[in-house]
Amino acid sequence: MFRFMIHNRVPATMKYNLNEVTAGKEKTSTYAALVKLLDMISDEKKNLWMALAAILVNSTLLLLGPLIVGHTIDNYVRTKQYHGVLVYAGILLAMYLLALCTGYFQTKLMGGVGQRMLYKLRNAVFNKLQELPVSFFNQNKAGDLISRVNNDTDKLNQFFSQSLMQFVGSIVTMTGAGVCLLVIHTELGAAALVPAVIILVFTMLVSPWVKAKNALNLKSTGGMSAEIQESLNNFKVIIAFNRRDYFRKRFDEANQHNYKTAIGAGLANNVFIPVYGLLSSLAQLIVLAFGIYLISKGQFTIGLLVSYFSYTTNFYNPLRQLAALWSSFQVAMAGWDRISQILTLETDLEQQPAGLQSDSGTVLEFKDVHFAYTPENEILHHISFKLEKGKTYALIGPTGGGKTTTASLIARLYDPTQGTVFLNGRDIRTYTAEERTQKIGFILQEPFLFSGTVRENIIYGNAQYKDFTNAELEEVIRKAKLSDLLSLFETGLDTPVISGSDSISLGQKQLIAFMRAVLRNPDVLILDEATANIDTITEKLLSTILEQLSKDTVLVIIAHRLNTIENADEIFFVNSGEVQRAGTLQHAMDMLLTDKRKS
Ligand SMILES: Nc1ncnc2c1ncn2[C@@H]1O[C@H](COP(=O)(O)OP(=O)(O)OP(=O)(O)O)[C@@H](O)[C@H]1O
Repeated sequence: MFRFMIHNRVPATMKYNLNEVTAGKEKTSTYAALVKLLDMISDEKKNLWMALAAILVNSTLLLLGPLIVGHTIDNYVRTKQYHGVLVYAGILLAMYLLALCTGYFQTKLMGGVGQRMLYKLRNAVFNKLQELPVSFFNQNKAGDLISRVNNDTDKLNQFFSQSLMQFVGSIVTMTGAGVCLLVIHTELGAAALVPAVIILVFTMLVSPWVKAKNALNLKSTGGMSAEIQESLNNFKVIIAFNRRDYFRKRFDEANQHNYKTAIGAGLANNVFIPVYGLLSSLAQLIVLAFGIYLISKGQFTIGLLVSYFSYTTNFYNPLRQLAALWSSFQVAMAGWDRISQILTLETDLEQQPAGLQSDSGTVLEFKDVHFAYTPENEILHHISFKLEKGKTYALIGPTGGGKTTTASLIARLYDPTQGTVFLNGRDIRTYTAEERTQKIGFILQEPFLFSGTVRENIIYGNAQYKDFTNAELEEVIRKAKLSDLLSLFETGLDTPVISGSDSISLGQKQLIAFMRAVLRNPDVLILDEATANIDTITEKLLSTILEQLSKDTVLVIIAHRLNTIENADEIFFVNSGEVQRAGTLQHAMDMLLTDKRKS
């Protein structure tokens, strides 16, 4: 009997492929991206304001310079009052020294802001990765993700620590110089600013192309990193099959693609500099010609023209600098797009506030469950079964039949596309991740261990023992009847483990994963081929330990070797997306044989 409560179905085959997301999704506007980014550094407001104040002082000092020079020429140089010239030269020197100090101050401040932002961004991306479900990692390559965490975040740091304030400073200086140009002589100012309008239009037209070129380059850097990661992970297979050439070729292709996209991005990033240079020279020519004409008409002084020339330089030099900064901004924005793709993803395995309930009284139940990794290929159809307290179940069946998939649904590594999995009568989706992992132990075919010691790997997932001394932990292990397993490790709890290496055998890794899972005293313990790499004597030891497990624990054993499931209370035959009761071991063997003959 099922009572309907609130049924929030989330799409089980959510799109997590970051490279596909990019293709389908509209690009974020630069403004929207910038607002989101500034939001990330909102707690740096004080530093940003101080840096901005320093920039304003700096730009004001730079803008006062030409006025003072013009004033000195017209009032002291032309009248040969050299005392006045010296005084103003001293004032100018003091101003430029002050500008140097404010410049240094803001660089230091922004360097700190950039590094803190990098730190926060990397944390945010990494934390997000921790929240995402297994499907996300199925659909993305680790190398590409590493590149996003390391490389793309650094592009943003470079922009923030090196370019942002130069960017603001350039805009402030430019605006001030532009105002001075127009105030001193409106027509001459307007003429001097015509090339700037052309630059603006050019920049607006070309920027999306520059950003796209940079995005392509970052993507191919991610692809190259994925390639390196894949061959490093599989180096033994590569050497064993002598496929070095194959991987060398694949890497060479990825490297070449990266080289080409880097050239494309470099060209795109440099397109602004010559155009800005040309147009700023044009502006100077206009000022010179028009200015001399005005002097000849008696409407302008030489001193004013010198000041005017300086202001034109003060307007166009920062503009030229902006060309380079604008490219670095486009790189940062392309990096930010790739980072925010991760940050905006949501897990489809969230805890549901309420769900269906079952009063079948079983520990675990599948009720008409369907599952598909991809929408076009359903792996499990109409699966219903119940697992009762204290019993041992075996899942057998041909390779690719769906055993691991069924076990993954029991542990809620995925949600069914249809139907419901119940744990102790409650929709499994209503448990928190902590509650669920406490109740369900899963020993994978290739267990995950991280670098450290046996002790550290056992405590991982058993945090209640983290402050125990070795002697206390050994006592806990003894009570759980696991001492015989621990004694198989030469230096016991202190035996070193190196993740991804062969410092200990696969069988030993499975033993550690086994101790880790059993110590949690789970309601359901799944062993996916967990004894495949263990010798027969240790396997006997394991089965004795399994017999001594808490009377309430449900054991789900996935095995190819039928002798490992002799003592199962019930055997399920999993094939072609169906889970059938196989009855006796003999019947299960017959089903396997018939299936083999058919195929
Ligand atoms: N992450 C995945 N993405 C897409 N398809 C998958 C994924 N994992 C498994 N499959 C597919 O699901 C089907 C069932 O695989 P599953 O691993 O559950 O079989 P199995 O019975 O455990 O096989 P084995 O005995 O070889 O471990 C297979 O066709 C497999 O290709």
